[in-house]
Amino acid sequence: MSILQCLKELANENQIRQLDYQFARFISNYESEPAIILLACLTSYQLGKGHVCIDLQGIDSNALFDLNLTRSHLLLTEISNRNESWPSLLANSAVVGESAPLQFVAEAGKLYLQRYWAYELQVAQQLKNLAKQSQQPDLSTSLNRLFKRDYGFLFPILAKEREVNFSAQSFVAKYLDVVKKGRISWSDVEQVLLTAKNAQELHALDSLIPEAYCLNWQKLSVAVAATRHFSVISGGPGTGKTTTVTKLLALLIEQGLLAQQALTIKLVAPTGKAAARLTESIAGAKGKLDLPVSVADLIPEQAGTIHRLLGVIPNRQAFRHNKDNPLHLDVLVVDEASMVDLPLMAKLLAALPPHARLILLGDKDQLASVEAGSVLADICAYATKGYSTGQVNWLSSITDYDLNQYQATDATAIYDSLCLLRKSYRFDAESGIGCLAGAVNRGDLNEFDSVWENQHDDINLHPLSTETYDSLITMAKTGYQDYLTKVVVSPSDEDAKSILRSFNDFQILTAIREGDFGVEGLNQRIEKALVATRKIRKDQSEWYAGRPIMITNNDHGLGLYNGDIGICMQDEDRRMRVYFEMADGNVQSFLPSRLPPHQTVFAMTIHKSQGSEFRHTVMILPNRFNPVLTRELVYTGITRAKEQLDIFTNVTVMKKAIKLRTERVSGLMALLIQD
Ligand SMILES: Nc1ncnc2c1ncn2[C@@H]1O[C@H](COP(=O)(O)OP(=O)(O)OP(=O)(O)O)[C@@H](O)[C@H]1O
Repeated sequence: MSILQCLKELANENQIRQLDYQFARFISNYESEPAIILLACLTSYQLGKGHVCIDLQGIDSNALFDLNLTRSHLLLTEISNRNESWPSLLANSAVVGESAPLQFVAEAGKLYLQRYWAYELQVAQQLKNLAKQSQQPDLSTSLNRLFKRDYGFLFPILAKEREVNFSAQSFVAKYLDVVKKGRISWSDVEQVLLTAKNAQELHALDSLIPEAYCLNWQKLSVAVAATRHFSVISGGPGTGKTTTVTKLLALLIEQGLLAQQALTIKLVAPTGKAAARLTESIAGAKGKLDLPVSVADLIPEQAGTIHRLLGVIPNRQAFRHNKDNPLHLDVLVVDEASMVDLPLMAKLLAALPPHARLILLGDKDQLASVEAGSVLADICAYATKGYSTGQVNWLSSITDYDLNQYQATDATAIYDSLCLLRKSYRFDAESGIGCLAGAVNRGDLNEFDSVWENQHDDINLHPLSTETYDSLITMAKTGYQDYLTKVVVSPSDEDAKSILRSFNDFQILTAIREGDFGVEGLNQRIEKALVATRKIRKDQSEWYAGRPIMITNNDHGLGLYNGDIGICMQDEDRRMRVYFEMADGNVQSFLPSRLPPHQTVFAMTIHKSQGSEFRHTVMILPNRFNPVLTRELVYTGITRAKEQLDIFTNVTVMKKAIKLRTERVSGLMALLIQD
């Protein structure tokens, strides 16, 4: 059998995608060497799994295409010269080389599709160039004003916390970011904290705990991002990414006003849902901060999707804005950057005008993008490495912080552009969700066990069995009750928003699609249970009042994007329509027949939940191990929960997942620090 026949057989058995086989077939028109045809197919197959390229050294001959040993070896028998190394086979190939129309590039031991190689090179080049553009102005006055101690905010928290088990040290460590504990007179601090009758009296802490004993990573992030043309602010849930970027924008606007320069600032996210959440959270952060009205008014609140910003051209991969037609903006903030894949990042960077600043926000530990690449994680590989001596000296001079231990001798401009927010303001030390997320993120199974031993109120672990399946369905019925009781005929925009927000209160997440514990099985069971208890009224039609659906394909014309959630309700003419909150915060409804591909969403996959948060999250992991189960998946699922988390799982399976990290093959990390 020829190599192509073997690959066709694999495609027919669904071991590889038809696309992978067709690509190999296409390459065979230009290259007859079976080894190269096999590598072509493998590159396409790995791209489908999110890898930007294949690592030639890392090819496992015992498990090509994840096949078993026998079948994998059988494939290799089709390659006559298999004793030659992959690189030497590639060296003489007619389809390998850097310039188009050649299909592949072999570089640094990796094999790329030419297009992906070009994307990676361009992203690395542009990020390095942007990172190198920096100034070091004296920002100390502005920073001190933006980050002055807010005793008015602190006093009510103190009044509550000092009622039970109060520890002055933990309190100031948390709220005043104290890092040099040894130098503080704790008896005096305790005296102030225990006896203060109002916020004013807390000012005694100014001299007892000077700034030099503290380290506020949010302040440091603003300093870094305000002075560079590229920066990343990464942090877990509730670490203050939105709060920090709002202060950063205030500072940039203030500087712009001083220079009589009006800044055009754009806020974007990869999905409509994430953009809507950014719109909401920026407005919330602005409301909480004490900013001059002249500055606050200039901070935009409307976020949009990256696709809309770039300008989609129907039926084309290219966007309206590109290198030759750059975007009209001075500052671009991209939220949920972990969801941005390599091709989209390349197109966004290409369309950025040369003078613009780019600020990426996101959680580097979350699942990588659905499509190829792990751009944010690759950049953030350097986030804990430290800063250059110049950067440390300058940051210390404007913040008073002692940053000597954060000095890295090999630091490049990329290191100096990264900021990691390390403290969650949403979850305190007693919160189970925060502790569990931390244990999973560190892959520490002992810590994972002790989180459960500590019996936190906000997390519950349920075994996965037929009996617990029923309690899961009951939990869903109760969880979805609230929004269902609000469903009305002809909802006003406010009604629709309130119903959509109530729907966001509770969500079932699962790791897989098929089977009883997959999205499809769960959706059917929950729908049935809601019909049986008359929470929904459903006839033969799949459309009923209260049906929640999720869009699964972008429709730029309608402004609906993969991941957007809508609720079906009757309009004034008793026709079913599906109501959505759009990226700009407005409500729009559509006839079901007009919608792009969608599915019922009483349960959704953890992948689809990225960019969303729910008050009460229920996460289900399957009974048997499955390759989709990784640390990033479990961490992403856990961190969707804001207040309550129930996990249905087999603990052995969950622990195995926590030990498995997603490693996407790419060359970006190395390119970012190359001169
Ligand atoms: N320095 C701080 N001191 C006290 N509270 C803070 C601080 N920074 C942020 N918060 C509060 O913590 C909460 C989370 O902040 P924010 O929304 O900025 O975080 P985030 O990282 O953007 O969250 P998400 O995980 O939702 O993306 C908000 O209620 C915010 O007001």
